Amino acid sequence: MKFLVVGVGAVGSVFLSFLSRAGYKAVGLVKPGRSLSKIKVEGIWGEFEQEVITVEDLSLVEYTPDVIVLSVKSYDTQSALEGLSSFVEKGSYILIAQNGYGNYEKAVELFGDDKVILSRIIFGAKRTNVDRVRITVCADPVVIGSPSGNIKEEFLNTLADIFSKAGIPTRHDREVYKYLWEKIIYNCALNPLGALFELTYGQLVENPYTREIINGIIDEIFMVLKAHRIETFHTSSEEYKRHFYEKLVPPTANHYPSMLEDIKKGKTEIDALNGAIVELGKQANIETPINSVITNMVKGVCYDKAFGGSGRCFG
Ligand SMILES: NC(=O)C1=CN([C@@H]2O[C@H](COP(=O)(O)OP(=O)(O)OC[C@H]3O[C@@H](n4cnc5c(N)ncnc54)[C@H](OP(=O)(O)O)[C@@H]3O)[C@@H](O)[C@H]2O)C=CC1
Ligand SMILES: CC(C)(CO)C(=O)C(=O)O
Repeated sequence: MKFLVVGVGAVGSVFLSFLSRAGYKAVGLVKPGRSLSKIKVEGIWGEFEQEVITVEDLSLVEYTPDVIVLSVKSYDTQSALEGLSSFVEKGSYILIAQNGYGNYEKAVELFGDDKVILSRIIFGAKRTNVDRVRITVCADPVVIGSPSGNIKEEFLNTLADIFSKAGIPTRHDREVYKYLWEKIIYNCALNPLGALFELTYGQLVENPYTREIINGIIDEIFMVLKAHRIETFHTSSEEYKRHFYEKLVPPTANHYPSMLEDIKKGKTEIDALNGAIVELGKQANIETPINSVITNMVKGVCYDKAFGGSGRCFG
């Protein structure tokens, strides 16, 4: 199987380095001037240095990839997808390797649900240098699947097996969207607050005031999901909160959200997280005041940064 990784940042570096080490044809698409010849991997899945191939333009990819791993931030999804249609027309699948709501929808709108594989990634990867990535945590294997059922299960099982044998624990599950939504709720509850307060996930839930905000975020999300008939593995906000506090937060309690680094650069995926909840709420005439305030606070910090501010909420 042949791969193209679009976006060789933290997550993309993991896929490119592990697939290259396993001997698969894999090329990374990077922005101009950002080419790499090797990636140093550190962290919980071992340490190794892997030679990699990157290109700065899609025209330099000399084969049709079977799978294109899309691992850009959500705010770059649309522009990254637009260059991929010639590959998809020749048979490539797109694998959405991102957080948040809307990335899969954008890809399906462009290419159809028989060409887009969805994933839920809940390992943590941090770029410690342009050619170095540290895998910091893994709360569960990667889950991949086709929400529509329009991609052959045999292919998805083979792909999951390739990733697992390459060193990225992965399994196929048709319920992949439920897994992604469970993560979307988790990211909505933690990432913006962790970024605005510069606190870890564990500190946020120990603090009674931020914990109350977290509870309100989750309550609003479940009202919106119910209105849109979007299912998760939990039928109520209260049931999800028990799972969240008991199972999801502890393995990542010392984690700062990737959103913290983003807002210092004046960038954010908030529109694929709490902002998406606000938009879905508006479509269903549901008020989401807490998610709205959180979204505007993050955007306010990014706006400030864009105009010379500190990119920090508290100066
Ligand atoms: N990091 C993590 O631990 C986890 C991340 N995720 C999710 O995975 C996704 C990727 O995150 P992450 O890897 O951390 O993000 P990064 O910012 O580290 O990596 C994205 C990379 O893609 C590059 N890029 C953007 N647009 C293009 C393009 N059109 N062509 C080529 N390269 C491009 C970016 O360049 P530039 O920086 O110059 O814009 C950047 O180097 C996000 O949705 C994130 O939320 C999910 C689970 C864990
Ligand atoms: C905690 C972690 C790394 C797990 O995926 C996460 O959700 C994120 O920062 O995107």
